[in-house]
Amino acid sequence: MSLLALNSGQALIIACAITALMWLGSTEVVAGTLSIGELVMINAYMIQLFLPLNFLGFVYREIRRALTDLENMLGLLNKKPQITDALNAQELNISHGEITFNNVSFSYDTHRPILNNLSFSVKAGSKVAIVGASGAGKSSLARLLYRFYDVSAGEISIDNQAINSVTLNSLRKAIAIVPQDTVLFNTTIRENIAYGRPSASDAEIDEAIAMAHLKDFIATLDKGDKTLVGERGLKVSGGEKQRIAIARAILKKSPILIFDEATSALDSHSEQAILAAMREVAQNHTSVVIAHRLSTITDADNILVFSKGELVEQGTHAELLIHKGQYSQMWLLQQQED
Ligand SMILES: Nc1ncnc2c1ncn2[C@@H]1O[C@H](COP(=O)(O)OP(=O)(O)OP(=O)(O)O)[C@@H](O)[C@H]1O
Repeated sequence: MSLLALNSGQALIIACAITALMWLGSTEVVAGTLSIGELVMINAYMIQLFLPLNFLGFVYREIRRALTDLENMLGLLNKKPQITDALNAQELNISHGEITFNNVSFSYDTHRPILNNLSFSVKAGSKVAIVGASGAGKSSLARLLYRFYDVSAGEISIDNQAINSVTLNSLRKAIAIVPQDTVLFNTTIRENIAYGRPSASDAEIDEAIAMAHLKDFIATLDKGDKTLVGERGLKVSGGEKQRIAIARAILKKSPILIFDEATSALDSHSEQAILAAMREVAQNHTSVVIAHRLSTITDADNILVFSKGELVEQGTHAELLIHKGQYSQMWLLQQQED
């Protein structure tokens, strides 16, 4: 048996054996067959042997833990993604950036439909807002567009190319998302932003930082943009995290932008500044803005109102107010709250 294979139970057995030996040794001293010096020597040898053995127990535990982590990691790496490229998938060729949903239905599990027979299009270069009650299926739309999931029926296309017939890589390159829950890596603010486009130059990263109104915040930090954000960004506030995500999306320079509640954690002042930046970035881009606060999307070219997975109204802010449907009710409620 290798010494490395010792566990804490075996170490205890060895400790008991040493104690028993010491007891035997002391009886030998009493009997006069062993000198006190020899007993002390045996004791010193035992301690020298026992201390490293004790350490081996710690090493053994660490090795076992590392092996378990390794096993989990390899298991994850071996997992086959359900969403993959079609056999003859082509690169997505973006000419204008027009998005079309054609009779799209979707459910995460078969018992509960999330989106029902949706048809609409987002014109190239326009800003479309998606609004509706919580759970209406707004974020699910963005997930479908990015192909985190495939539709259950119907088709989504960009510039007349069905998204499930193009490569995932080219599709995801064409879309930048500012998600509801931004995932930050436990590294610096700058590296987290650069993740949007690792090949970006320093000047481009600085420009994205300025556009996302992160400069003032970064100036307050001792290490500036080299400050570590902590595991999943726990050392930055929700609003700061959103601005990092916006900078990341700006840097990606994709023709299609999706903002999923991108300013929900910001105070009104920062929100106005970011909205102005978003408007600037969105120029000449197709942008889809998912929002709860209707005051942030009144300038949208088209507003899609969702309810229980269905598109119930669409139009500009002014048109929807005249229509006096769900949108105008939500608008009145939010105005009263404000
Ligand atoms: N991964 C998932 N697995 C199963 N059900 C899900 C999953 N993600 C979302 N759902 C369900 O799908 C429905 C629509 O969720 P979605 O996130 O699209 O709503 P939403 O309109 O964006 O809501 P909110 O405004 O609160 O973000 C919800 O009822 C939700 O519980």
